[in-house]
Amino acid sequence: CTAAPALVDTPQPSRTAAGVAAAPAAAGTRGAAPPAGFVALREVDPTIRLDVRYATARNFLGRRVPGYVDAECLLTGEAARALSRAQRWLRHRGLSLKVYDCYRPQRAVDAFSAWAADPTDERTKEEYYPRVDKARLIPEGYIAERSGHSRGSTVDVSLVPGGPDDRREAGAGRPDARWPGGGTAPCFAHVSRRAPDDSLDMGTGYDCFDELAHTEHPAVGGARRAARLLLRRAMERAGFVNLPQEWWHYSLREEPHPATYFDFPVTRPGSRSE
Ligand SMILES: C[C@@H](N)C(=O)N[C@H](C)C(=O)O
Ligand SMILES: [Zn+2]
Repeated sequence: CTAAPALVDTPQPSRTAAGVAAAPAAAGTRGAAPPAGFVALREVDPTIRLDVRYATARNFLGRRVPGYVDAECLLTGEAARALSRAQRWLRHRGLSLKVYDCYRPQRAVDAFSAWAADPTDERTKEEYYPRVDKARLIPEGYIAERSGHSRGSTVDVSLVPGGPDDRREAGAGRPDARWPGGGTAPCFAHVSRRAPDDSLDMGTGYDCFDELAHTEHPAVGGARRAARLLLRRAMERAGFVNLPQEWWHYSLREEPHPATYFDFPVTRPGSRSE
């Protein structure tokens, strides 16, 4: 594998041929390959479902996010194998993991920060953050300016039905097929009113920036709480830690790149022009 552009915690400014300080290494190109050790999740475990929202317009930006060329899940090998362990445990219980996001390029994180700082764009407020001031999304921990996702060992994940006899392959579910487009019911509305998602009802939709998305929020009880806690149990026993503000966000405890923020694009293996 070729070396890919990465941001390290203490980046040194690079020098151009003319000796002028350039921006810290970051801007990957469509052809840039992931660094050694990164894998496509579908190649490690094809039974885990993919629903990579940032490669589509179905997300809180309301458009495809920079850096997502394909709807793929790229991860460090360590994180992918840990996820596969969680998947094995869940499949014996008639369930399956579905990932919404995996490795996230730094340029995508930067696009989130720029969006959060722009008070003129409130197109998705009604659905994704009806009760939180947009300027509070970063301070309240719903969106990070330096995200664990860019280190390659963090995932946004949910549960869908699917035991060991379920032969669907990764990506075989077509969650967008039932998406009417432009639904604006709040992400914490009853599941029958929310934008459709084939995952178990977790009490809110994915990327619902609201306190009801906090994993242990006391107002979320019954089957919804049980589903969140089952997901957490599966992920913790496989080595992941949950972010308390978001029932879907998990980072590998022993991650291989704890201080490196990568910026290569998300592309399907084989589609890169190396
Ligand atoms: C934006 C959301 N999916 C998420 O991942 N939030 C955490 C805090 C992050 O940006 O790392
Ligand atoms: Zn996340």
